[in-house]
Amino acid sequence: MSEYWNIRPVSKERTAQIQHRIDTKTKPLGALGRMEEIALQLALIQGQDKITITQPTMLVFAADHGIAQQGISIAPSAVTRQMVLNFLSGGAAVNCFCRCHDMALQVVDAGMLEPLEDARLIQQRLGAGTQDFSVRAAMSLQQVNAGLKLGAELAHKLAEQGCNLLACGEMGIGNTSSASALLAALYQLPVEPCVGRGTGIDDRQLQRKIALITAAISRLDLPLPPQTLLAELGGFEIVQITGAMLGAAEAGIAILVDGFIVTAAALLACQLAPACRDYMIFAHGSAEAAHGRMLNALDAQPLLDLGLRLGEGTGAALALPLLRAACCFYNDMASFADAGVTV
Ligand SMILES: O=C(O)c1ccc[n+]([C@@H]2O[C@H](COP(=O)([O-])O)[C@@H](O)[C@H]2O)c1
Ligand SMILES: Cc1cc2nc[nH]c2cc1C
Repeated sequence: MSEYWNIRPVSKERTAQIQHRIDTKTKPLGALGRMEEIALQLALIQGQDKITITQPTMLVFAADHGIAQQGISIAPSAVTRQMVLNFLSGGAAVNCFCRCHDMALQVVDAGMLEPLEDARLIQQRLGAGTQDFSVRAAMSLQQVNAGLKLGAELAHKLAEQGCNLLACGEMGIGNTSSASALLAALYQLPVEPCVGRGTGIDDRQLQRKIALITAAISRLDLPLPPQTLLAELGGFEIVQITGAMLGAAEAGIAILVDGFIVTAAALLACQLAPACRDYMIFAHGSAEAAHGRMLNALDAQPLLDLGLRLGEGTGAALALPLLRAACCFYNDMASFADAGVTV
């Protein structure tokens, strides 16, 4: 299926030239640390003399999860819809950070329990919430393929409109269970270290969450292909985020990856098309326990470590100024020759 995604690996041909430009700026070698890595990655992705962030966009995908009926979150599924209304009226954390950092925000119904009539909401419903994956497949392969396509089409549309940085966020009560299950199943890891407290569940709920994910994984004959893992254990928002990342990479634009759930989608996107990894910048390390394992699997070092565990895309929105600053120094900072500085 990876050949289905038309993703060009980012050419590394100009690496030495770009690194030389960074190294000859008025600073000790390497002194801008991780900012230098971001500039190099953006310069390789964009392939232009000047690097820019244009029309950065946050897509928040919302969906409901059958597993949420099992009491593995602090909140009921009804909160997914309530928070979507909050996003639409501009009152959630991700709205504040996007406004603060001049980032466009769009909300997608990827499959909440009930439809919501609102012209501002992008309607891409794959169903009315997933099935409870502890007892049966969360969705069908047809739903997975439809969701990947819808996510990818949205990313292509944004890129055509001039967006060159896509961030994805999510809202879905129960979706840390899905993300943990995907991590454990993909790498055939013991379940317990892949599971955390999500919205902040207590010890009893955590044990239940571990047992339910263990039951789900014991239904499966691993290893399984990524689409099948998504069908068995995924969520409608996770599937569409995976598709959106693949679409962004096809369009050749940078992807800013948020926390635990979005990183699970990133893992699946890289399984479906490894070249997708070249386009990904990791915004932050989530306080959700197993996020570090996902980041290690992707060989990724996140930019921020703020103890966030909210999702919505908040970490990605917070990291955007660092990307803009990387463009500024790469484009505008004087070289030793320009400034007559001799070291
Ligand atoms: O992105 C993260 O790192 C993250 C970590 C913990 C929780 N969340 C958010 O919390 C919700 C899922 O938590 P839970 O406990 O319901 O599985 C979902 O709406 C996510 O946006 C998000
Ligand atoms: C209130 C609330 C807000 C959220 N935002 C993302 N996930 C969330 C989960 C809850 C419970």
